[in-house]
Amino acid sequence: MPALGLGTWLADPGKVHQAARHALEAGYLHIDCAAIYGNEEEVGQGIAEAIEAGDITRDELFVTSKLWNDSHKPEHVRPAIEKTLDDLGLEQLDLYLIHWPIAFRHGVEFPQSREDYLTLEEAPLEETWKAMMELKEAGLTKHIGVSNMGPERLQALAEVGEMPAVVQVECHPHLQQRELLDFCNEHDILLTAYSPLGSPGRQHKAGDEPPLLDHPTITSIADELDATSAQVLIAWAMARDTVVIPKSTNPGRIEENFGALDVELTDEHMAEIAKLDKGYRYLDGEFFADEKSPYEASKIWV
Ligand SMILES: NC(=O)C1=CN([C@@H]2O[C@H](COP(=O)(O)OP(=O)(O)OC[C@H]3O[C@@H](n4cnc5c(N)ncnc54)[C@H](OP(=O)(O)O)[C@@H]3O)[C@@H](O)[C@H]2O)C=CC1
Ligand SMILES: O=C1CO[C@H](CO)[C@@H](O)[C@@H]1O
Repeated sequence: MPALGLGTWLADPGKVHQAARHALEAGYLHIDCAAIYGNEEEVGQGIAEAIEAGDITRDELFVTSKLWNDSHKPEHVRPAIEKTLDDLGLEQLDLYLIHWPIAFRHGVEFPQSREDYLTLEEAPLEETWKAMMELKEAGLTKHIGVSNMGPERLQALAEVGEMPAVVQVECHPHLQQRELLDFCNEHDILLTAYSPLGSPGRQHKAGDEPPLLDHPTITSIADELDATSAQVLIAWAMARDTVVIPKSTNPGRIEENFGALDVELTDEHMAEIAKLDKGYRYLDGEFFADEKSPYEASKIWV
């Protein structure tokens, strides 16, 4: 799996087509998508044009997508991947993830009331996982994995079949995910780090915290290496052997982020950044764990 990919959340459909096209021209080999991002058709156009132009072949490219929370019932899993494949214009995904360990009634994008949710007893993750394994057997995706889950859930899924190949979670210097990363290393699972730049669009979640991109430890390492803060954050993720998927629709920043592949951090830099861990989430589960939800935010990532 290529260590650096392009994120596409909040990548406006009007911009993401060119962003995907530009990223593949610039050398990216990996795109992170999801049905809920509402832009897979446009990402697919960018991919098709890049292949057509000879910038990349389908075999060189790694495409991930995610099963949304309203399609956890086994009978909804295959139609969901088929819609994603159709939108992306692909015959097979490289990786398909269960997006959250949370289920909604079919057709609900974002719940408005308690009735829009299904509990984990009503839609057990293990049943969804068995349906994901069938997608792999049917050749609709090469690999399967999960997102927003921790060791307890990974282990429970392994017990009904195979261990997820990948777990995608929020991960950056303020949320270093050491326990999960140790578990992944022990079980041969790849960890993909989302919101690696501290999801600047969600800075309002951080109160008075300075943006991660402006943290003095990060900016001083960037100055020393003649790199940018974003490049240091991306290089840090890759130096830990995690996969990293910064989002941008800006051509200059897409290239800047790709330049992180040439940034090498020293052991001293890694030790300095290690001190920034504070278990801080920009995606705190508020989407699905408010007063109307049967889910508790603290139990999402177990
Ligand atoms: N599995 C899950 O539940 C989740 C998965 N994800 C995935 O991870 C990806 C990345 O996470 P995301 O939360 O989007 O946040 P990121 O940490 O990747 O930050 C993206 C933001 O940073 C800006 N940005 C990008 N590059 C730079 C740069 N070099 N300098 C300054 N600003 C920059 C972007 O703006 P601009 O576009 O204008 O450059 C955008 O506003 C998502 O797009 C999605 O694919 C994210 C959240 C949850
Ligand atoms: O990947 C993600 C970003 O978008 C979604 C909401 O629109 C989140 O739920 C999810 O974690």
